[in-house]
Amino acid sequence: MTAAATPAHVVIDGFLGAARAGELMQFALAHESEFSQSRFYTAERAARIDTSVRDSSRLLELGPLRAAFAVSVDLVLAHLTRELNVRLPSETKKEIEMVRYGDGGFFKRHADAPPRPDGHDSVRVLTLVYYFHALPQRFEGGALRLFSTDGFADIEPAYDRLVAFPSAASHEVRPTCCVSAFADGRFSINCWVRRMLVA
Ligand SMILES: O=C(O)CCC(=O)C(=O)O
Ligand SMILES: [Fe+2]
Repeated sequence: MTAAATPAHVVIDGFLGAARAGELMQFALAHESEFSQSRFYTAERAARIDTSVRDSSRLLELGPLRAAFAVSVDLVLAHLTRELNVRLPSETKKEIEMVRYGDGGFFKRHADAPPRPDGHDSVRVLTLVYYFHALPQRFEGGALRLFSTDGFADIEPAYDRLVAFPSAASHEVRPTCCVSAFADGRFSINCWVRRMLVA
């Protein structure tokens, strides 16, 4: 493996701006007790918690911030699909969650989209990850590593940064180190744009 090859991805810095990044952070802090251990899906699409594969926590209920985030995504979606050479039908669904990686948090190499239809009515096509955290930053590591056939690229989880890549692409979250306080973690919003399957 070399770091020379760059898998397809798009980075947008300053995606929401400091005011909205701060709002997300406030929301995370106000809902700390509602975060629960993240799951991941096995090849059989069983939702599983296994902290040797993925160690992070998630918040599914984002109140009004969910719709606001979806609107911001819609503003850049055409740009992202063009840059990534991904085709989306007019009807799509968005799956959105907030995630926190604490000290030692990581997510081992995986792809977000299953290689074949799996009984769901839609499939993940595009993965978008938006990064934010408390200021000043008190965690280290936590890079997103995107793999291609002959290498990888590491994307830093920089403040107010959006990264987008095809959901079928192989990737991982490198280990995060931070002091133990909840507020000191690596925070993100995951947004998957899903394509409906025709019955
Ligand atoms: O947080 C990231 O950088 C990526 C997260 C991820 O791969 C996932 O939740 O499926
Ligand atoms: Fe992922």
